[in-house]
Amino acid sequence: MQKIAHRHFALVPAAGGGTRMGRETPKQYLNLMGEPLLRHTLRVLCAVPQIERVYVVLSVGDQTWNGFDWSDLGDKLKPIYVGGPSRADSVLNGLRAIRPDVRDGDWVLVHDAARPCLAPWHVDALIDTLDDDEVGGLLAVPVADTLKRADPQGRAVATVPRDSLWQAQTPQMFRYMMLRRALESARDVTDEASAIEAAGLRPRLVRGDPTNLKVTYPLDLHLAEWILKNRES
Ligand SMILES: Nc1ccn([C@@H]2O[C@H](COP(=O)(O)OP(=O)(O)OP(=O)(O)O)[C@@H](O)[C@H]2O)c(=O)n1
Ligand SMILES: C[C@](O)(CO)[C@H](O)COP(=O)(O)O
Repeated sequence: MQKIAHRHFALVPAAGGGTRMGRETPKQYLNLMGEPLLRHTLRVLCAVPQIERVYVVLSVGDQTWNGFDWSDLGDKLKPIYVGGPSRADSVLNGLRAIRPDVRDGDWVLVHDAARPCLAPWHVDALIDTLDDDEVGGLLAVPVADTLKRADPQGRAVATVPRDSLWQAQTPQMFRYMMLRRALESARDVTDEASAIEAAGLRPRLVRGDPTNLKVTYPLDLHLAEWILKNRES
């Protein structure tokens, strides 16, 4: 029997307000080594040969995107102005918007705009591991520290076993329709894998590394710069 080739698409939620950064400019547009943080993220995704198109989910009223020239990233890049109030809303709105281009079984790699240190080898590991997987999965890193549960006074009440705990990263790679249905049923989630889990499936954890950090707080921007400057390509 002939195997159906499933294509790969990237969907990049970039419609957040960046409140924890405490800056007026949303973090996707903050300066990182002379260019908007988002450009680092998109450059890597656009250069992955298997990825056919990179959709960037922007806020409905985004007026910043058009102020930059993105043409050097090639014609895979497509902004869509459908961001929602939460990350999950932005992703789901994005999935709905790209429907005309994408088939049910195609892979969608959802990647935070705010993870600018994504490296080509992270994406390769994810795609290579998951391409024949029934469910899909995500990059993640095993928890390295001892974990404490706190009481409201900030005192440790218990040590939580960390043996099987992982920190979720992105990209998270799932088939288009499976992901869309899962998000439509479980809207209050912080990542795609949670929605898939809520649907009773078990996403594969693909080991990444901590350099694929999410820029959340001001210090993270400095860490991201250090990582990019010191990375051997
Ligand atoms: N309504 C939202 C919220 C978040 N995101 C995106 O989801 C990613 C991860 O979210 P997070 O780090 O929480 O970003 P912000 O929501 O911007 O930050 P904060 O929670 O501090 O406001 C980011 O690329 C962000 O732009 C989005 O597209 N739409
Ligand atoms: C999806 C995510 O990057 C996994 O770590 C993360 O959950 C998104 O950030 P948020 O702060 O939870 O919105």
